Amino acid sequence: MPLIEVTDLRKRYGNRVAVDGVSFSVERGEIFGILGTNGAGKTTTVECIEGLRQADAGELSVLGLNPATDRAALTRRVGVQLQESRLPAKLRVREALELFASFYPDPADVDLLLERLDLRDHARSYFGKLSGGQKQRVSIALALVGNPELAILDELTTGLDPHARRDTWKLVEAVRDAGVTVLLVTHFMDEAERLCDRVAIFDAGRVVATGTPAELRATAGESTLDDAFVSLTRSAR
Ligand SMILES: Nc1ncnc2c1ncn2[C@@H]1O[C@H](COP(=O)(O)OP(=O)(O)OP(=O)(O)O)[C@@H](O)[C@H]1O
Repeated sequence: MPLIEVTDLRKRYGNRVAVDGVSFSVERGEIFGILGTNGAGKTTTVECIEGLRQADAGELSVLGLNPATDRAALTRRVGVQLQESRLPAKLRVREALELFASFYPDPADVDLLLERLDLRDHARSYFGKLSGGQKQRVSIALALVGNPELAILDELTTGLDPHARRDTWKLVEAVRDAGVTVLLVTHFMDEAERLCDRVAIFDAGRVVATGTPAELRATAGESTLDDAFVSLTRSAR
């Protein structure tokens, strides 16, 4: 059984159709990428998967649970990368990690996580005083602190320099290799090509293509995922 199964998901905001019959599934142990044009419905879909939003119609199964009704059970097994602004400025990095660790039955080792995300020297720093890249790394650490079965990472490497991006990719691969399934929302084609086992491309509330990066390049007859993305989303308009 897939770890995430989305079937004909639909969501409107007033008259605006945000998600218009989206279906895809994510297998256990893969890094699955969600790519898409701006306003394509990616965030809305992911928020339904997280149980933060109610869909208007469609079926959703995440770890065998229904996010709309089993959110509490799901929250203990899913790690979500928060947007940086959602953490208080006066919280220190280690305090934030320890606080989040306390919410989970079997949390990760906070020191190990600080080490792996190169945050050890900032453990006592206030979150509000960190650079954009450091805040980003804290948000990734918080997504992993509960030892989740599924990690949902949104804009994983936005604001990171090229060294930090590569380190983060290696970390995500190590997380996947340890058995965690990763759902990754990204606008970066190089990131998707390097990291994702499979991706779904969203455009205007629909999934226009699903497959491995190589399959999508072949389907579009393009040599790069960037060109394949442009071609697949243009032809869907
Ligand atoms: N709370 C809301 N109220 C009204 N409309 C919304 C709301 N959230 C999103 N929308 C609209 O729904 C559509 C899909 O938005 P969504 O944020 O899911 O797209 P996205 O693919 O994540 O976009 P982006 O890549 O630009 O972040 C857009 O047209 C957006 O303007």
